[in-house]
Amino acid sequence: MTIDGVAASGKSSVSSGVARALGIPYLSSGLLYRAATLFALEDHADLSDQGAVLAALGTHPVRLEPLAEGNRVWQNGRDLTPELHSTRVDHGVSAIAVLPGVRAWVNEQLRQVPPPFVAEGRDMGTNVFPHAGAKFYLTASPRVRARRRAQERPEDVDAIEAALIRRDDLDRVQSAPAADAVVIDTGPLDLDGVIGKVLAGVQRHRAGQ
Ligand SMILES: Nc1ncnc2c1ncn2[C@@H]1O[C@H](COP(=O)(O)OP(=O)(O)OP(=O)(O)O)[C@@H](O)[C@H]1O
Ligand SMILES: Nc1ccn([C@@H]2O[C@H](COP(=O)(O)O)[C@@H](O)[C@H]2O)c(=O)n1
Repeated sequence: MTIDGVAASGKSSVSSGVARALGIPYLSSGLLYRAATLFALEDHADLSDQGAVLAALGTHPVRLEPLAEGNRVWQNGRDLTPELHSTRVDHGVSAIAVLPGVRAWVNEQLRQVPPPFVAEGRDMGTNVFPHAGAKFYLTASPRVRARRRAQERPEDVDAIEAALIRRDDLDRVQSAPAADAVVIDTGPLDLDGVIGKVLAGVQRHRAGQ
């Protein structure tokens, strides 16, 4: 199954809850784009230069650890995960994500994972796993998402909201919902409410309704 959606709409929190309920892993595609961005920044690569970015990726083998309680990304013995949600990675990641070679690098790693799993990101239901059984797409207004994120980071809500709107805009091409996705506005729902809706959708899908 796939869970796509806009930035900070709850994809990883919801995927983790759903994965735990179903006893399967989830895959965070966004973490791999973030790892690619971190490597490019550390190598001082021009983020719009695909050759330079792919050269940086070639020297940094990574492994996505798809734990249901939260994915981690490893570079040999180094756990990159705590560095992947920094403001500098947030700021650069959309530039990296438009590069076709980087998208192929991410997708190849995702497609090596044996199913079943919950795959979350932007284009899981459209491009990467178009034949997935059940598909969901999470939305919420930029203000709601910024307020939620402000509880995780010592930043001003207005600044977070502006950055989310910018990232949504830069990610627009790969972020269209699949035609067969169930769209969920998470604004009026708490986390358990969204997880419950997704699990109910999975049940309906399994029952063929
Ligand atoms: N329905 C909800 N109600 C309240 N808080 C929520 C809800 N969904 C998610 N959150 C909170 O919003 C924040 C963002 O959620 P999360 O990190 O899962 O989003 P994301 O879509 O994976 O983000 P990103 O696109 O930046 O990787 C987290 O603090 C999470 O706990
Ligand atoms: N399927 C995807 C997933 C992510 N991206 C890009 O990565 C950025 C970070 O993703 P989060 O899920 O952690 O927000 C996102 O802003 C996109 O630029 C993508 O292109 N496709």
